[in-house]
Amino acid sequence: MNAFQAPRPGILPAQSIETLIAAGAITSDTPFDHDQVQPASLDLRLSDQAWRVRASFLPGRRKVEERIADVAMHRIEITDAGVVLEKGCVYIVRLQERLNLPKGLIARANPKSSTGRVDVFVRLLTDQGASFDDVAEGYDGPLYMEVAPQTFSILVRPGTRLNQLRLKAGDPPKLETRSVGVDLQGGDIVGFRGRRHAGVVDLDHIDGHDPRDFWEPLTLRRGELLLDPGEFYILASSDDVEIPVDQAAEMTPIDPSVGEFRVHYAGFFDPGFGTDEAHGAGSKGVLEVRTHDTPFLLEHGQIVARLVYEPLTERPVRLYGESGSHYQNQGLKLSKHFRGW
Ligand SMILES: Nc1ccn([C@H]2C[C@H](O)[C@@H](COP(=O)(O)OP(=O)(O)OP(=O)(O)O)O2)c(=O)n1
Repeated sequence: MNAFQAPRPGILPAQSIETLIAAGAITSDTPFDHDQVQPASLDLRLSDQAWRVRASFLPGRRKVEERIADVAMHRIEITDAGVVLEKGCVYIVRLQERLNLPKGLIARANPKSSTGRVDVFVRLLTDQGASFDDVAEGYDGPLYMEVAPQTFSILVRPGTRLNQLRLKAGDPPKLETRSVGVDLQGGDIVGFRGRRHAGVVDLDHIDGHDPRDFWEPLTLRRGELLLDPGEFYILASSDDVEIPVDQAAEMTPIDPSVGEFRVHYAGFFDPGFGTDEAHGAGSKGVLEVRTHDTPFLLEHGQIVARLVYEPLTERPVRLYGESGSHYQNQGLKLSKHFRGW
């Protein structure tokens, strides 16, 4: 495929991603999983090739594997039995998918919501890529991911999905920006703090972990929460979040100059999330929050992030929540790896 024609500038819906796969613009080492194409994104899967590296890097004018040779400490084979990626360490993993992007399309990756909720920092790398997570128009090459677990060590296998790719045609307008405040009055438990020295989170084991082994519940008396530097918190948005069926949104951190705290992971909100049409009315957004240098007193309703809405090129054939989704209708919700509290 040489050039991609879209009805209007925007993020590509599932059916266009399937067209790209059929045309060979997106290929993979192994057949695609039946649920890999999401309403407006493609989940990316780990291959069996990984490296423990000394430090994070951008490839500059070189290929990622050439740079890995400079920083690799150890080559790791990810086996079907699973490999533990340790917290506090940095890894590079080659992904199974590969791109040959036609003209008129760029792509951008971000962590899956489940990855952010277990505090695993991930970023996409491309050969000669000038920045993390962005894929340039016409990119023809492999994809890699930097993985840096922060709070918990994780168990992964070939095929584990930690991030997702959105494809974008043209230069779509930003339709709207909404502030997202934090809910500190929602119920007896207003949030969770990650336990230090907890066990390993098996990222392929849905509902497979007792949340009490990994999280401390937060109960508050005055609608205030003191964030401890270096600790990781899961909180919920004060308002419901609703994404129209022909739009998607990205959650971005607010300007750090208004506070020391920040939402830690750029999150992607699918078309239909929180809508009546997809049986999701009343869904909250989940916020992963940290403060870095100083303790910070967070108040109920305080703005911690913004949601930036963008159009899709057309309505997707399926909406978030119509099948196999874990976070439609959510309130305060840990990642899908944990059973209910
Ligand atoms: N900070 C964030 C980011 C996302 N979401 C919600 C909106 C998304 O539409 C939904 C699912 O996001 P992902 O597809 O990234 O999540 P997963 O792939 O991990 O979950 P699922 O298995 O449900 O697709 O989670 C959220 O509540 N808070």
